[in-house]
Amino acid sequence: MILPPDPSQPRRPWGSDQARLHRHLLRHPCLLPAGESLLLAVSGGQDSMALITLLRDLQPLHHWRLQLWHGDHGWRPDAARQAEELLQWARSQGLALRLDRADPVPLSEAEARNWRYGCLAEAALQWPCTHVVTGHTASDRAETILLNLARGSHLRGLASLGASRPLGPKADALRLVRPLLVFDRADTGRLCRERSLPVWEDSSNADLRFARNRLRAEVMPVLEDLHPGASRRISAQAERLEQQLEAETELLELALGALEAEGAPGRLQRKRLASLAPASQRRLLQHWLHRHLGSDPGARSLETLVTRLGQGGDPGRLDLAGGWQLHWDRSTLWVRTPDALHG
Ligand SMILES: Nc1ncnc2c1ncn2[C@@H]1O[C@H](COP(=O)(O)OP(=O)(O)OP(=O)(O)O)[C@@H](O)[C@H]1O
Repeated sequence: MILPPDPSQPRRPWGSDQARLHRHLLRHPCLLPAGESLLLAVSGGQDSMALITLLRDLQPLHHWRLQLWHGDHGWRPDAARQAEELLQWARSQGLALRLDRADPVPLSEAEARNWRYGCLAEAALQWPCTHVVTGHTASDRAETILLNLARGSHLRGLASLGASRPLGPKADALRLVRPLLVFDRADTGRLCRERSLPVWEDSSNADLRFARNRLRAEVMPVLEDLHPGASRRISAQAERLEQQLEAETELLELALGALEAEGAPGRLQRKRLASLAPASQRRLLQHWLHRHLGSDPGARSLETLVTRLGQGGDPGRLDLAGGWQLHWDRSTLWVRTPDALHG
């Protein structure tokens, strides 16, 4: 149900964009719960300017407290001036903005991202607040998926850039939320124009040496032209995949429980496992070993393992990464820790 704006609150524009975001938040009440303090990460680009605007429009209905954060990477000569202009604009809107400057200047995109999320986690702790919010849109998510697909990423990589994830060491204390995944870049650009919002362009976005920029400039327009709404559909597909992977994890846990050897906790029944389809065996063993090793055992180890387990009832052993070992006899299989081997 979409509630009309509350007449007792200051009037804010109410159009199809506000209705879409409001509906999305009602459908997913854990994303940005009413009354929470939200820290908005704003680069000054069109997505983050649309984010500020939409959340302010919906604020009277959700009663959030909003604070802005901007990180100046010091990458461009005009970055400090842009940060100062953004600060002035926020003040003119009655919004509090915290500005952090990177020192030393990050040397890569990955370093910059780590620095940003580190600062955001610290600022969230000090304010304090429970949700950090970014302006990622369906276009960002679709680009990430296509890049990961082209690089040969695992299924998990295709479900990346989800609507919400823990941020920082305490999983339940702070969440990073991306509420604008129901919009694409054309939507945020239109909203900025309609509302005459200032937008601070990042000149490096035009540099076609970066894979993402090239995909954004040369591939996405073709897909959107062929199938209008392509970015949003690709992003929605990733959302469904993420949910399927979550469901699969629960089912794997149930199946592993059923495969556990009686009277020998931590061991799996060899015959029962080997009676399953090879693809099911590989997936179950991957999940089980990941639980022990804390990392993926690798496709080749799994392939070898399934082949050897299916060959008669001979006992055997497979050496895994980090000194771990998998052992099996006629009836069960079990993992030996590196400590047990040296002890
Ligand atoms: N320097 C920064 N300071 C604060 N937040 C940032 C900064 N850079 C990125 N972000 C946050 O991360 C989100 C994604 O950033 P990214 O640069 O990948 O996308 P973008 O499409 O350029 O977004 P925008 O149009 O808002 O700049 C932004 O919407 C913003 O919420």
